[in-house]
Amino acid sequence: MATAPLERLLPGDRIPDIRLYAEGFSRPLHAEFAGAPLWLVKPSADAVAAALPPVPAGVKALCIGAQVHADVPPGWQGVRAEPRWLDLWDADVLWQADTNLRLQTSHRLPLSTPPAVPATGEGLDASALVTAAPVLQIPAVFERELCAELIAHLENDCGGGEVSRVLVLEGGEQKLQLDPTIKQRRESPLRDPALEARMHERLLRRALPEIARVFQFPVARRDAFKLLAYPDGAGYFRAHRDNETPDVAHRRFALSINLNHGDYAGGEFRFPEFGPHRYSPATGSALVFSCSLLHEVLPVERGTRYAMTTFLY
Ligand SMILES: O=C(O)CCC(=O)C(=O)O
Ligand SMILES: [Fe+2]
Repeated sequence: MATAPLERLLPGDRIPDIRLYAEGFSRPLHAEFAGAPLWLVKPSADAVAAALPPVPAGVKALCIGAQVHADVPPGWQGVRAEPRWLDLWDADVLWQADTNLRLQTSHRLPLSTPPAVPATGEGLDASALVTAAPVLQIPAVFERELCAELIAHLENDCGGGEVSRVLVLEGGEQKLQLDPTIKQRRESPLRDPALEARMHERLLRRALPEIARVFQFPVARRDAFKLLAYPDGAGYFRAHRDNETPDVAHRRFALSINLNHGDYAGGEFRFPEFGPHRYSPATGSALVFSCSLLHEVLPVERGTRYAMTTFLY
């Protein structure tokens, strides 16, 4: 089904994605600004940009234009974008969008008092809000004994794994680099084919039928299994999507299994586009979600979180 042309945005519409630019900055709107309430203004003049209202804590605020408005109050970020997208917005209006970048309300500038920050989905539906993320939890995909064997395998046979790296594009070339602003953890592929075959069999009989039923998606392949360790003080994965770079664009669903729930504190999943809920499945249970969803693993504060992950397509 083709997407309807968006001549004007209405409350409930998700803001179409666009690349935003500023000095030393070039990022897609959806990659950079989802997951927090968004305020957006297209000022008709620099004077309007300079007099924008204060930005409440936790809100991201974009001042858009054909040129970057450099003189903006603290909290506002001046960016430029392509004209066709800029044409969607009336000038001198404060647009408010929720954490999933759905438009909620607008206020004409100047304002005598700054507006409140509506909750995710507020103003779009009068009924009680359900803000849980569209994730699937499948209990007991791995038995507890298998989980314990996987932890021992990572620590004993895989040397504890390697410090996780992230792929970056540098001058058109892809490189793996350490980047503690994005993630910190240890990880390893499996080094025991028999163990891997048991894991694969558990997915086939317990996870894939449920994924086919709930998401109507017939999984044909998966990436290699990865064992993960998030130690306290040095274990987290900041908000990201799993299919953003060309090398991982084929991924459809992420599957993660906690191996030692209860032995650590923190380390929960969050899906900030959908609200503040935290997800921490029991040992052996799987969490399955679309790779297009923004998600993060919160810092581990005590103990070590062990997990197994793969991507399905
Ligand atoms: O820690 C996990 O279970 C998976 C973390 C994650 O989001 C990823 O590896 O892409
Ligand atoms: Fe991820």
